Amino acid sequence: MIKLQNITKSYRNGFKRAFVLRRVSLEINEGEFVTIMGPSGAGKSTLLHIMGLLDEPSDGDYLFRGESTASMSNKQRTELHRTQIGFVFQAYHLIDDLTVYENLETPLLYKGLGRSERKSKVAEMLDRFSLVAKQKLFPNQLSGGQQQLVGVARALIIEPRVILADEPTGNLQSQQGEDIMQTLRDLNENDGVTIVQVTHSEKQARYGDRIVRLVDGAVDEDLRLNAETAAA
Ligand SMILES: Nc1ncnc2c1ncn2[C@@H]1O[C@H](COP(=O)(O)OP(=O)(O)OP(=O)(O)O)[C@@H](O)[C@H]1O
Repeated sequence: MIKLQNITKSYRNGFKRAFVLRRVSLEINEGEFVTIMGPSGAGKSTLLHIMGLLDEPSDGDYLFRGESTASMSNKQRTELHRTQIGFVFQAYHLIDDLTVYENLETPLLYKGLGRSERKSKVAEMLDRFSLVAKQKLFPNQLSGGQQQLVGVARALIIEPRVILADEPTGNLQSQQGEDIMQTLRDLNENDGVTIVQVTHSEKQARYGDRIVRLVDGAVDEDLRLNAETAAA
C-alpha cells in the first residue's frame, strides 16, 4: 500500500545541507498497524507528512498503491490525500472560523457528498466522540484535548483506507487517549484500515503490530510484534 524507496529529505542550512531523512526504505502493507518511534528530531513527522502527500521528498520515490506519487500532478496528489488518507495532525490544524460541525463537514464537501449524507455522517461522528454538545463552538472555545478529538473525528469521517496519525493522543487524558487507541484498533481489525501512528509512548505502540524506530533520519529497527508483546 505504502512503499518508500530511498527517501531522503534535506534542507539548506546556510552553505550546508541538513539531512532530516536519509535513504529511508519502508513497505507498509494494507491492513498493517505501524508505529513510528524515535527521539525528538529524528524525522518522524517529516516521514508521516511525506506518506500523507503533505510534503515531498528531496530524493527517492514514494509509491501509493503501486503508483509513483512523483509522477502525479499536484491535483492528483491532493485528490488522493482528500479521498483516501485520514491525517491526524500533531497541532490539530482545525479551521479557526468554522464550528466543530463545519470542521467535520469540510472533508465531506471536498469529497463531493450530498447534504443529507453529510448531515448523517457528521451526526454519527459527533455522537461517537461525545462532541454533540460542542458542535456549535469554534476551536478556540474547546480544550486542547477536545480539539484533538475533533481532529481525529475529522480524519475518520471520510472513511479513509489509511490513517496517518501524528501523536493522536498527545493532549488527551489517559482515558480519552485509550478510547482513541481502541477506536484506531477497531478500525484496523474490523475494517482493515491501514494505520501509521507516530508516538513516544511504548504503551500506545503496543496497540499496533509493528514498530519502526527512526534515529537521525534513518531506520534503526523494524520490529514486528507478536500476540504476546502486543497489547491484549
Ligand atoms: N521546514 C524545515 N526547514 C528546516 N528544517 C526542518 C524543517 N522541517 C523540519 N525540519 C527539521 O527536521 C528535523 C526532524 O523534524 P521532525 O518534525 O520530522 O522530527 P520528529 O522526529 O517528528 O520530532 P518530534 O518527536 O519532536 O515531533 C528537525 O531537526 C527539524 O528541525
